[in-house]
Amino acid sequence: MSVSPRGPEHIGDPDRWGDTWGSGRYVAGGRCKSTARLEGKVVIITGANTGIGKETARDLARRGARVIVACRDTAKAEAAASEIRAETGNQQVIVKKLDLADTKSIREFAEQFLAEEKELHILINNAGVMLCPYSKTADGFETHLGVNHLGHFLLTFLLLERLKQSAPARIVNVSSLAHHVGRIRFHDLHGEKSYNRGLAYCHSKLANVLFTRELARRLQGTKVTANVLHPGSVHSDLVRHSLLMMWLWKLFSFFLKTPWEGAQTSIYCAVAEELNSVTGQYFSDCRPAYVSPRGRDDEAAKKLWSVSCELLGIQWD
Ligand SMILES: NC(=O)C1=CN([C@@H]2O[C@H](COP(=O)(O)OP(=O)(O)OC[C@H]3O[C@@H](n4cnc5c(N)ncnc54)[C@H](OP(=O)(O)O)[C@@H]3O)[C@@H](O)[C@H]2O)C=CC1
Ligand SMILES: CC1=C(/C=C/C(C)=C/C=C/C(C)=C/C=O)C(C)(C)CCC1
Repeated sequence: MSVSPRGPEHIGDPDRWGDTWGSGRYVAGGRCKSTARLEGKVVIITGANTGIGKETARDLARRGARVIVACRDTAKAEAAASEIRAETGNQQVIVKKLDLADTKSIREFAEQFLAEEKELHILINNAGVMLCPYSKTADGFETHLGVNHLGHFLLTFLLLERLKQSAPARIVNVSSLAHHVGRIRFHDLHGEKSYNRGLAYCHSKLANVLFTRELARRLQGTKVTANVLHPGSVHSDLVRHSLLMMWLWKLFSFFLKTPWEGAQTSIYCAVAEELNSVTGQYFSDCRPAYVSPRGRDDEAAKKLWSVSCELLGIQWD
């Protein structure tokens, strides 16, 4: 029987396709084959109201996890959460407000989470923005760097003790192939001297890779792993700031992954048994992938770490 990979009725069905390579469409990419169950596990997914994050939440809810949908727009998040609750039968899909463009909101989210939840087993730093016209976050950070990197850096810092207490635990950072084009412009981190919105995205995705590398190094021996991934080119709302990209995404949608396909590597990094002790790795299509030389620069990773701490006013040794 031939079945279309598209359409919500097929989403997350682990027996849908027989092989690792998905639907037969070349672009579908790898599929997470793990049948791991997550009853009793607590997961946070940022930006889970739509796109890759929503499909990741749906899958982990289906596996029985308690899923915290951490989003800036609670109305959109509640619509996604109630759809997931209805479809999976898992009532433990909970919406919490988190605006990564505002460190006050990040601190409030973490404070409430730590007061309400005794454990945290999986943190998926998924939310992201791309191609934003020049703008700054509430704290004066360039938006791509602020949301994609600094917001998740602070969130991880605030939740790390709870992850350590709940170990084995995993941190999954969603980066991009675009990290290959990025560089960390330490002399102009906030794009005040020059700004290109495409490059700003790439720089922030390189920051995700370097953050993961340094975090994994620091977490050696804690049973908390940190991995980073490229989800593939996915038909989602990420292109919303560019009319041209919206048009291209629509026109060439057949050559892009669906959000469900795009979520497979996040799910794989979050649950696959064979990754229990794998840390500091970069994945694409549910397998290790090539990291750019700049993404392997340990000195840059250390410098970015200390600059990020300075910008956020935190001490993270
Ligand atoms: N789509 C693709 O081709 C690729 C995507 N990626 C990465 O995958 C991740 C998910 O992207 P994708 O699903 O495609 O994109 P979407 O635009 O569909 O989803 C992005 C999510 O991030 C949320 N978000 C944006 N800004 C903030 C903020 N300030 N605070 C909290 N949440 C925020 C959005 O919320 P809201 O809906 O309210 O705006 C949304 O839930 C991103 O990190 C992206 O960089 C990487 C490579 C390719
Ligand atoms: C070349 C080309 C395409 C591919 C674009 C790609 C591959 C974009 C990747 C974007 C990423 C990685 C974004 C997020 O991080 C289209 C638009 C399908 C069709 C037109 C020609």
